[in-house]
Amino acid sequence: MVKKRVHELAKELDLESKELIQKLGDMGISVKSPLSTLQDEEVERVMAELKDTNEKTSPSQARVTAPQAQVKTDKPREVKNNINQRKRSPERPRHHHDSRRYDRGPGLVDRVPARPPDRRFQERPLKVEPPQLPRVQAQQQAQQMVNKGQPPATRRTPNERKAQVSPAPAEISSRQPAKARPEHLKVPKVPQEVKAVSEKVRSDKTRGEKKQDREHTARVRDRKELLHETLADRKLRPLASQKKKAASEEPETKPAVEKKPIVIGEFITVKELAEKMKKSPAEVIKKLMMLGVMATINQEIDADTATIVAQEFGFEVEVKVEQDAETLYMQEPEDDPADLQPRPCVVTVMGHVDHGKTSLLDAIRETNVTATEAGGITQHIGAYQVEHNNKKITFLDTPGHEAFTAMRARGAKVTDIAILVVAADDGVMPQTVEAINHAKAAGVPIIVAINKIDRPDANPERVKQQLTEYGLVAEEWGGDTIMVPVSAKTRQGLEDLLEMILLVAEMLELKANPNRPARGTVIEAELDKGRGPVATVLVQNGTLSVGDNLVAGTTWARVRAMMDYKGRRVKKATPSMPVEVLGFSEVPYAGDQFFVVPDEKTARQIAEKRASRKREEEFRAAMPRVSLEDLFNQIQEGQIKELRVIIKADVQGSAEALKQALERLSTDEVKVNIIHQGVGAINESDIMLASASNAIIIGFNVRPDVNARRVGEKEKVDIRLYRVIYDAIEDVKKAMSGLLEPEYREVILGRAEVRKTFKISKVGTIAGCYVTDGKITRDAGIRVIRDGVVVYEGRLESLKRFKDDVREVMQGYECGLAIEKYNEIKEGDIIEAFTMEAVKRELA
Ligand SMILES: Nc1nc2c(ncn2[C@@H]2O[C@H](COP(=O)(O)OP(=O)(O)OP(=O)(O)O)[C@@H](O)[C@H]2O)c(=O)[nH]1
Repeated sequence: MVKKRVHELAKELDLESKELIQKLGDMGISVKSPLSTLQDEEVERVMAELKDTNEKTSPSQARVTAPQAQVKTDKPREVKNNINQRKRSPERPRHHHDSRRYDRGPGLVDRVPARPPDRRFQERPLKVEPPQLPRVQAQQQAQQMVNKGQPPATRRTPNERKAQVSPAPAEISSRQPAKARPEHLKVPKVPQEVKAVSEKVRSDKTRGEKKQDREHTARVRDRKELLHETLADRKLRPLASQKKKAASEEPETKPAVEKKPIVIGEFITVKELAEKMKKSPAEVIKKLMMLGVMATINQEIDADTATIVAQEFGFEVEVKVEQDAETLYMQEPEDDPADLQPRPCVVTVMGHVDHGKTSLLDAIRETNVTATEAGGITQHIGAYQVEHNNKKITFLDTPGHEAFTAMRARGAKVTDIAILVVAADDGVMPQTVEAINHAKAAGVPIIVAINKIDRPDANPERVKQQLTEYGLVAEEWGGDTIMVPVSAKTRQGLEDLLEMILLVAEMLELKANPNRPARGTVIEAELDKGRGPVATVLVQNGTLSVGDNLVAGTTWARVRAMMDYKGRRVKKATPSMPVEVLGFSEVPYAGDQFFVVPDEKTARQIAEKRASRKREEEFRAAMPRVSLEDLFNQIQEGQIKELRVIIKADVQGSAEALKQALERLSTDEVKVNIIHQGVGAINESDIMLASASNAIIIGFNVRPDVNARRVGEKEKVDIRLYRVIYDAIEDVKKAMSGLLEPEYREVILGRAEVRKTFKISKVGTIAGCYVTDGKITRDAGIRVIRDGVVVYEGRLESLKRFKDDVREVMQGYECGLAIEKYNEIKEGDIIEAFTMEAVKRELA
């Protein structure tokens, strides 16, 4: 006799596979998954058991089953309620199922993404069904049934099951008022400008804020402890506590206003803090001094210090950290489990080229895309839904796992189940393995579709065998991977495949809250000549409506129109529904995640801010910065085919000579391209040019000015300074052949400006200088720079402050100096002090 699989028996008995598994467990029959087989006697036992149960409840059962035809069409909710009541029955030992479920070794359920083991069965009885009837009405009906004495139904008819299916989007929309948007779908209004969270929002602080609050409180506590230690040291603590005591003894003398919390930002000036507390700045400064903090009236103190001071004055403090609109709306709201409703699963088809992904999808949705595709290659991705057994399945037609992973790399997690298509005649191929790894990395359950079984050379067993090497072991071989033999051509096995998808989906218990602003992912997007930017998006949570404003990546949209996968206009898109959206400002990218915001202005602002941030990042990270030290590696890695150089020299002749010498260094591998040459100091515009064109700068007898140095450091531009042309050429040559091994690097210590010169006989010229930045040290190397050009390089003869010899002079001080063997120093010259620092050599 033929053995029966659990799901087949469940079907015969009009039970969900899960319910049957539960029942079997109660009877002590252990099964792994809906695909497990049952022995004949086990089947008989189940039948007998169910018969028993039916008989026990027969008198009233008859009443329930007889008018089923009526029940299923008219009052699905009543039946459902009964089922729920039955499930809630206390005599069902839940823990028993749990332990069995998890101790049983590998089974289908074990692949369900991690969730607390005891939640699944706990939650189920509490499951709130789609709002087929208003809740109150449903409760009344349930109550009526109880009053009538109808016992809970023990079995379900197919139509009762239907009652559990989530309502079609159209149904939902028809149930909602046509114009007025439900209150819960409205996004709370938030002032436009980037602003502190208003007091009103205080009550429903976001998690991030709460965390910040906690951290702030902890910091204040630490700081307080520290300060109090300081106070104790200074014997000031008694004073502070005495004051506090005095304050607590006569609270009524305090003005009522002190009880009101004061609101501050991350920083506040002493003056502002005083004003907020209606105290004089002197009092605040005094208090700060007592706490060991010296601050002037206009000085900013941080929130932690301000909190301590305010508390000393008896004020509560509330720190409001600026939170911009983007952060506010990007945060995914937490859903109340009661608001969650089942959603269709989202399926991605993957597999090796030509194994039949497109054909399979075609066969499933009964159209034929392959014929219209150039060369039969999948050229774009789409998404569509099919319905099987009254349940929807969303298919993403990706051209393979690359797109799937590209999306994942962008943070988009859209797929619930991966279908791995393997041609039965071809077997496991390189891209099959890649697809397996990509799906596994994403933690997505895999169902294998062994395709092309109509082919005479098809060998499904070989495919199963090959797949075991990659950890996919078929159910019938004792593993936990569902493998369905199919033929996209003859449509054989397609029903089974869909059945299995629904089975896995059922185990995943996919849910979403349709009653909140939508968020989801852009699946594909293009610029349509007639319609402008068009994007196919997948709604993953909430409901997207025409007229909604959304942000997707760096673009935004006011949803002008939406089309479902069949091209029909729709007004709303519910969870797991793919729709084409019109109204984008620009074409978004596939993988961009979108979220709805309250108005167009906010959408535009967030998108523009993101776009400018992205431009900045791109500008910085456009290319790896070229540098002589790393040049050889970059050439080797093929990152650089051309060494771009900017030359700045003291005279035109030197610049030209350097240019020609460097250009002659060009090889087949890398060409030296002088993109700019000029005379004079290296300035900011040279740096910007180098940064934008990924060039290095060679300075010959010139220096970068202060701005250029600062920007150069920020932009990480390699600036090389030489006083001998030969050295410059040698360095570039060595760098190109990987032989450049810098041993010393120049470190600029500081600069001084020559304000006055004195000629003293027998001593030479003394320069009266003012140190503008850093420091000048006695033993440093020095350069004399005139109009950005190095006129002399040498050492100091003497360095004095007034009449005393000193070792160094810091920024902001004056000094007198004389330079060894150089008396041509002039007013306005810049003296640069530098040292040579040894560069650590890294071991190869
Ligand atoms: N005999 C037979 N041929 C099939 C079956 N499924 C697909 N084919 C053929 O296999 C070839 C490749 O099918 P596609 O659906 O384009 O394969 P694909 O995996 O989508 O390929 P790419 O889009 O290039 O990645 C086509 O010529 C199909 O007609 C099948 O079940 N049986």
